[in-house]
Amino acid sequence: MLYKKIVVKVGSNVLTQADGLPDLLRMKNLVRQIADLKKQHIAIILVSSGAVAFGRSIVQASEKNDTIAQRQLFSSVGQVKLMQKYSELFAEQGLACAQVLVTKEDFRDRRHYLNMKNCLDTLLQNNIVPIINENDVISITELMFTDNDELAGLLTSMMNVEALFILTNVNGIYNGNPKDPQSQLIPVIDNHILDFESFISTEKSNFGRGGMVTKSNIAKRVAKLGIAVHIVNGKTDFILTETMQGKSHGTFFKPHKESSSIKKWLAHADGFVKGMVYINEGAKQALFENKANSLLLVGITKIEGQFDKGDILKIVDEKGSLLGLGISQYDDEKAIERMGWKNQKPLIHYDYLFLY
Ligand SMILES: Nc1ncnc2c1ncn2[C@@H]1O[C@H](COP(=O)(O)OP(=O)(O)O)[C@@H](O)[C@H]1O
Ligand SMILES: N[C@@H](CCC(=O)OP(=O)(O)O)C(=O)O
Repeated sequence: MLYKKIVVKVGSNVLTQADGLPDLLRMKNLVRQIADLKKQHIAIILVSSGAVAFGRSIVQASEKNDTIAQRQLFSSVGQVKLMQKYSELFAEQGLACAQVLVTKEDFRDRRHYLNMKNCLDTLLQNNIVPIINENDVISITELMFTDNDELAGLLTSMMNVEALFILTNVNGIYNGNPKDPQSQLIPVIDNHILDFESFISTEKSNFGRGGMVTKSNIAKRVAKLGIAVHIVNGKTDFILTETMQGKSHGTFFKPHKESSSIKKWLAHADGFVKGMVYINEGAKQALFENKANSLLLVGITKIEGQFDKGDILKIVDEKGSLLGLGISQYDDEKAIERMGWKNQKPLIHYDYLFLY
């Protein structure tokens, strides 16, 4: 087996048929694959979408309900059905599963984050399959994840797994529209393939939320932290077990050098930024050299926002392009006062810096 500990994310479209009804045979095959891997002592965390799609197959929303209310209605009804099915299917395999519903807020501070990590570790230690979904009922507008691919990326970084499997309804990332017969699958993405994003359109499938754009952004970020990512077709029987056995399927994002757990957390902390620092060209070059450089006050040209020591800052270049995130060693007043000064403690120490 390629890995000992993995996160598997299943998209809504994998679990539903073209007519929108739950695809129970697909779920059965997925659960069977997870059970087979568990028998071989692989730790698995499942991130499953499908609540809204399942809910839609059970109830109809009143015309009075706006989009948010409809999502709340469908997800709250559908989540029960989704979990009922998972629970039955895992029981047939002699396994128990657990429901963990999370919101973006649960990843906000490091203590909260560690509490969630401990809960998932406990489930894994007890041989239970954690099934995670966003708590759609209370996650609204800016509190929402872009989609479950973002949530899966966060959990992947948090749980020290070796790989993330994104199961979707296409074979992987194509160098064009996947429906176009001329398009070809990109089997491997590493440092040398930089422009693959130009192929990705914002098109998504019937029930998908973020499409391939979030999948590839998340995959890139996760691979940068030293974790492998496989985007494969979840509609194909035994795709997970076969890929785990080393068979080549889908698009594989080659992992870079492994990062520390604090950097893994920072990589996904963009929702919790308190301030923004603009850096000059020299500082940008220093950060992106292959050395472990901290961000010094001498290279900073502008600071925005109110923040305390320990808060997360967004680092941008002079044009405002996002470069990374880091934890500040100063509050905003001190940082502004010493901006441009030499021989000071760094604004962001390398150990608390994540560059995109
Ligand atoms: N270059 C590309 N290669 C593959 N799929 C793409 C590409 N560009 C856009 N897509 C779209 O992304 C969709 C998968 O994302 P999404 O609909 O969110 O699925 P899921 O429900 O699995 O999260 C595909 O069905 C396809 O329509
Ligand atoms: N929490 C939602 C998932 C929405 C979502 O991200 O869907 P998808 O793009 O299919 O993974 C649900 O369960 O319906």
